[in-house]
Amino acid sequence: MKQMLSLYFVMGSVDCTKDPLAVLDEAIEGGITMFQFREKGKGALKGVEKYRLAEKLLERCRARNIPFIVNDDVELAIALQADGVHVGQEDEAAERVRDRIGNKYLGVSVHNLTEVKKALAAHADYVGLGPIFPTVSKEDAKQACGLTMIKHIRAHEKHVPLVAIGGITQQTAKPVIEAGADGIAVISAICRAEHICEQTKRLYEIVMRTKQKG
Ligand SMILES: C=C1C=NC(C(F)(F)F)=NC1=N
Ligand SMILES: [Mg+2]
Repeated sequence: MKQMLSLYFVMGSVDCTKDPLAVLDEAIEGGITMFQFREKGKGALKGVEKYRLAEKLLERCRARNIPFIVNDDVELAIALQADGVHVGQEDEAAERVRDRIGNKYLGVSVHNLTEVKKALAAHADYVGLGPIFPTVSKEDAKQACGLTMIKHIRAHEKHVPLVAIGGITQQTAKPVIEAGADGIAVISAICRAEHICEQTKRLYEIVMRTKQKG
């Protein structure tokens, strides 16, 4: 699980300035280790259109053995036979989701140590901690919690697979891993890059080198 979390690309059509399939292809080329389909916000696709896009993105991931996670929409994840689901504190309770998805991956969004413990009690496979820095990708994001929260949680839960999210860029990836995250989850850092494949490679290199240093 910790390996998979290294470079976790989160994306929906709303985040892309060009064809989401092309964006994903380049990101996969650049070395992402996990993908989350997060179709949310103003202008997000719904129903059949959402399903069709998810199917195509899933195919891309399957072809390259990249785990495909669906954000929020448990029905969609089950219908697609996705590799897992990611839910927030305000989504369906993680215990319920775990019952419905069996041993697929279950990720839970957390903002503090209490929520980490709750997620572990619900048998989550990993937690997404954030926003670490102010984010442009989520309208209702909470206050940024900074590197301190990563250190605090890691000090109390040494082994929990933890990916950090929220405003993480090439400049801040290293300190985030050094603070104790097993990986970084990014939206804009990849979606808004001029050259998506090169930018993804850069992020991958930074994360993997920093993780090796231990
Ligand atoms: C709100 C979120 C928090 N964390 C994550 C991830 F980093 F991928 F685990 N994804 C989300 N959609
Ligand atoms: Mg959610």
